[in-house]
Amino acid sequence: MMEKLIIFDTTLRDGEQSPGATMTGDEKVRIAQQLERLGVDVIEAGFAAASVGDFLAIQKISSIVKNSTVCSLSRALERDIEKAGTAISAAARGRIHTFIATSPIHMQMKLHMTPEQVIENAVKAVRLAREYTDDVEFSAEDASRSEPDFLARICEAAIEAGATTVNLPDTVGYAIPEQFGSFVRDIRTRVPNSDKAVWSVHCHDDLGMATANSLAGVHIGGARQLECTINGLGERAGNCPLEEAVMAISTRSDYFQLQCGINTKELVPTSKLVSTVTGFPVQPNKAIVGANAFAHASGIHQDGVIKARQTYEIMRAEDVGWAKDRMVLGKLSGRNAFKQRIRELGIPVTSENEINEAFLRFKDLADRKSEIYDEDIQALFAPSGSQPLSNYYGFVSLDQRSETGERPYAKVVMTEGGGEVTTEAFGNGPVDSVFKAIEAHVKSGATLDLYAVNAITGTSEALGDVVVRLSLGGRIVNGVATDADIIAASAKAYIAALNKLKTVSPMNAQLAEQTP
Ligand SMILES: CC(=O)SCCNC(=O)CCNC(=O)[C@H](O)C(C)(C)COP(=O)(O)OP(=O)(O)OC[C@H]1O[C@@H](n2cnc3c(N)ncnc32)[C@H](O)[C@@H]1OP(=O)(O)O
Ligand SMILES: CC(C)C(=O)C(=O)O
Ligand SMILES: [Mg+2]
Repeated sequence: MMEKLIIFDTTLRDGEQSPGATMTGDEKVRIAQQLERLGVDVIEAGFAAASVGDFLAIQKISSIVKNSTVCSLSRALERDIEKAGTAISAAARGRIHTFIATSPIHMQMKLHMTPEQVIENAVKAVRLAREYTDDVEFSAEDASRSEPDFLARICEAAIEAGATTVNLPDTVGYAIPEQFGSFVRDIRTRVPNSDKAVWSVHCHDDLGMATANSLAGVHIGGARQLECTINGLGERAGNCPLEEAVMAISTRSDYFQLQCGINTKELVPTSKLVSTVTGFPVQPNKAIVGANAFAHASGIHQDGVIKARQTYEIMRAEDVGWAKDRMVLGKLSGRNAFKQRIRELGIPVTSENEINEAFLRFKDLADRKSEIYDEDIQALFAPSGSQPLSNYYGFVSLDQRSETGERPYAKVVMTEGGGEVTTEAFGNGPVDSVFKAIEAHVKSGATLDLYAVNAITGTSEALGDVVVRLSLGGRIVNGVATDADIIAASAKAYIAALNKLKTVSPMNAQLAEQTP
């Protein structure tokens, strides 16, 4: 029996620290349910003291998720820990993750604390956290730039105070794999009570070494918890991607001699869900979950794969959740193909009845629309509280004209709450004219923060995947749409973002009531 590696997912906390990846409470709940299906051991659901919205999302996730531990981050401060403890109180298994920086740079220049004060705060924080739960994680922020003697002292004190997991983050992605592995091993060896806690690593990707560093922390350092995020989302350049770490551990189990309880077939669906919710496209050559990760384009490779797949494949596409044969969904599709796509998209369905009802809506839509995209399927399952408003605006058709020397013009026909409106405008470019036409009618007042186009396949007939990020009154939303016509995809993505801005979900309504 191989030793277990605990998978701690922080997509909903560190992942959300990625600029522009803010998620609504409902979106966080949906991702948490998918993470539970994926089989992660710990879901870091947020930072309870950061906002009322984050507090409520952690509370809701705690009450829904049963098979994963639900965790909240907190500074080493009484008020943060109280909020974290309250937010996780309903969880079947709840964890408080408290942290304080231990490097000279952070202690002197950010915290303005002496090392002794930092130890004192860490110990107080862990003790207080233990009053709420027996499962307390202590992180020494910026551990990889900390002085080893001091780091060992604070880890020992945290364990003595009741920490059950001790995490050594490479907060700024400064580490080098072999050095980091030895560093983790060295700290563990120096701490006399090290066997009383699980050791953990949390690596950032600033130098592109987050996965390598995490795996070295595990293999050389002896860490038995690995902190990671879906698609490597996270602060700055991101965190160690869960899918890479998990597949390295399982594909090279001969080397690592470890097992993690991840249902790898859920990796692609989870990646797609996170990408759709955040509007961060996955690059085609991304390991495991990129569209090309299992594609063979060159003759010698294709020949090899036809003769024996293992010539060029070290993993099977279907083992990480790619469909063997990808189906195009339309009005002639049956229930099985529909169900498979639901699974691939990571849509949480609870009963056969729910699928049957959605299938009827799907057939109805397919009668009106020649191609059904993943977003259409996802929209069929939008939470009932948000359903009416999430479809408030709809795209009908577009007339866009651009000619050298002329100002681009767009006429957009769209639906609004059931009725149809036609709106038009000139703009500085084709896409700008479309957005201006939509805004000429909607007058949302939103700011366009990001516009990105990603070609899904490699030809000039490629489907364009467009992401539009809008912000309004502190809310940031992403609209994503796909179409063979990138101008139409842009209009649809803009409208999808407007719908999100308009959506008032039950949780967001509660949030609005509680926000002064
Ligand atoms: C490495 C990481 O990923 S750490 C997690 C980072 N994530 C986030 O910061 C997201 C959520 N954060 C927030 O919403 C806000 O920063 C809050 C609510 C936590 C705090 O907001 P504010 O009270 O306005 O403080 P602000 O963010 O400006 O500054 C942070 C303060 O916390 C202090 N602090 C930072 N880390 C810690 C810690 N671990 N323990 C105790 N105090 C800390 C800083 O020294 C600073 O104190 P000061 O105000 O006395 O100078
Ligand atoms: C809060 C800690 C674990 C963190 O995210 C980091 O140090 O990167
Ligand atoms: Mg981090």
